[in-house]
Amino acid sequence: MSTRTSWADLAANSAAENTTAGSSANNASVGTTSAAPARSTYVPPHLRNRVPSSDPPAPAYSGPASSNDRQGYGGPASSNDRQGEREVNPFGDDDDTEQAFSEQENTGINFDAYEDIPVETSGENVPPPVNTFAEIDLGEALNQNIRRCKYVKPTPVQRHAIPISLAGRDLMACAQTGSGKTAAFCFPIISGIMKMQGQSAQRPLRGARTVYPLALILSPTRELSMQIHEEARKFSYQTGVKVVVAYGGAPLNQQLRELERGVDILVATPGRLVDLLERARVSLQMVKYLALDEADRMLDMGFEPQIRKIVEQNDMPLPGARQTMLFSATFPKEIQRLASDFLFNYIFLAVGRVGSSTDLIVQRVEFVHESDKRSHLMDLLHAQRANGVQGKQALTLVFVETKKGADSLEHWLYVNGFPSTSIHGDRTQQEREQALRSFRSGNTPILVATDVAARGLDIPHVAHVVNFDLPNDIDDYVHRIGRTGRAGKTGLATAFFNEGNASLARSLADLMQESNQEVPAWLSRYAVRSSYGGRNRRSGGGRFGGRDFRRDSSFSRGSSDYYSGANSSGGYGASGGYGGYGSGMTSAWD
Ligand SMILES: Nc1ncnc2c1ncn2[C@@H]1O[C@H](COP(=O)(O)OP(=O)(O)OP(=O)(O)O)[C@@H](O)[C@H]1O
Repeated sequence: MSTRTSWADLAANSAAENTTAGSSANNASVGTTSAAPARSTYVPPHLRNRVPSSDPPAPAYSGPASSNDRQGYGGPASSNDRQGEREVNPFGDDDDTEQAFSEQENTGINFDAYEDIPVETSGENVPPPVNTFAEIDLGEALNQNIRRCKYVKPTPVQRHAIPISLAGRDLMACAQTGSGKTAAFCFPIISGIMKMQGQSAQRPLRGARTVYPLALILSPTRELSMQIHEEARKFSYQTGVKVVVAYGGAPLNQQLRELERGVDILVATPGRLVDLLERARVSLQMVKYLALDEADRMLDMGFEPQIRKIVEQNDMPLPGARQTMLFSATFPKEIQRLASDFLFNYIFLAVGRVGSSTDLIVQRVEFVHESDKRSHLMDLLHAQRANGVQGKQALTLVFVETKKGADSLEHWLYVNGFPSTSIHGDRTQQEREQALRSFRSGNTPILVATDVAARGLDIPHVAHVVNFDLPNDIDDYVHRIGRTGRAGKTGLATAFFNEGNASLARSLADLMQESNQEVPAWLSRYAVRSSYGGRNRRSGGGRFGGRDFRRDSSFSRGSSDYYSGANSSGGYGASGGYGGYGSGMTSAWD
């Protein structure tokens, strides 16, 4: 079947809609400290010598003096001695006036697209949602940053998750890709740490160089950790809250130096964090907030041992003594069950169907034999070019299964006149970062990627995601296509399907149907023939409702305290759900 014309038109429309999306990241790091701190009142390194801001000064730290100014510090913010070191403005709007960021709203967002999304919460005493940021007491400095980000109103997941977290409750939250989960977990953390400012919470003296973050945000890939760090830095600008990132593949010493300057929120990948814990450079003893982004991925077979090591076998406070937040767009029941070990009396929040894709993404599936894939891709790209959508405003992300496959397809595209780059686990970290920069900027508007780029990355102007090789797991498909159609904008996803993907047929057809997509008759026939096998069961269920695994009657732990009560604000019916889950690693993850 050929969909070239309509496909190209869709990409063109999507590109046009995407022109207002996002802002580029600013990677600058904090400058060096020049003056020595006073000994009598301990001031965290990153707050020494700060230029006074327009915000009211945070209360001075009232804890005891430290004998070693490299240890973790007690309170996050202090107004003392703020000359000299200026916090780099992550917004790049250095005239710093309210006008600079209030003039323009984040108008590209189609909030109506979210209005009728069903929402369900379960758990005890669920705090009610809010409709505006103004209704929530996040603190003036954070509110100002929200305005700088041009976030006019909270997205549905933010409306529900932020009040739940501010009430101190643990949370397992499932919401569609691109729906603003990062801010949903960052805002309560930053706001909570701001409220701790001035409390004399002395951080213990363990090793001279040990630091004691108050919050830990874990994510599965280096690039996603970098992105969360950039976002969190924007949200915490001029709040006195210091965010540091640590991930593998980058020089350890640089990250250690950054940590030594002080850290409130540590964003990390599990491997590098384990390394830092083993070197006793980080202690988790003071952690009040633990957030796992892409939580189902973090708890599947690949990462679970490392996560358990970090959360259960170090000095992190127990569930109940810390606040834990788990976020993802997909949450298989088996993973929910595992995750409950990390949570205390938590609230389950589902915005939309667990594991569903957003209606904002137009999904196409084309039957393409293995040997025809390259020429078919070429046809798509030529059509896209002919419609004038190749270029900065129409980025195309092509997913393949293996690292070798990525290299070879990238080379082939290049030879055939399509500027492209690639990202996968065999490339050096420098190459990976360079590839992403080049793609984001539109210099190479085609990025060939393995699943290392499947989750979380928020790249403006991705108009088209091509599943050159379909993944084995429907949840991976959901995350991959979620690189387009973000924050209310539309996008296009094309998948090449052949006999080799038969086991995915049913879950793919179901997913497309749920998202109001046209399911080709031939795919429906494949779907009838194939049955759900292991990994291809849908994340949480086919119909809305009943996705909190605690509501599953087959779940029994000999205790009634796992589930009590449910609130459904979406008005959808009772349980659906395919139940089981078999997790697995895809070959391309690092
Ligand atoms: N309230 C808001 N108003 C406008 N834009 C927002 C708002 N909240 C978040 N965004 C923007 O929406 C985009 C997607 O947000 P984010 O990356 O947090 O999505 P996500 O739900 O984590 O997606 P994924 O599941 O792919 O990780 C970002 O560009 C972010 O800046």
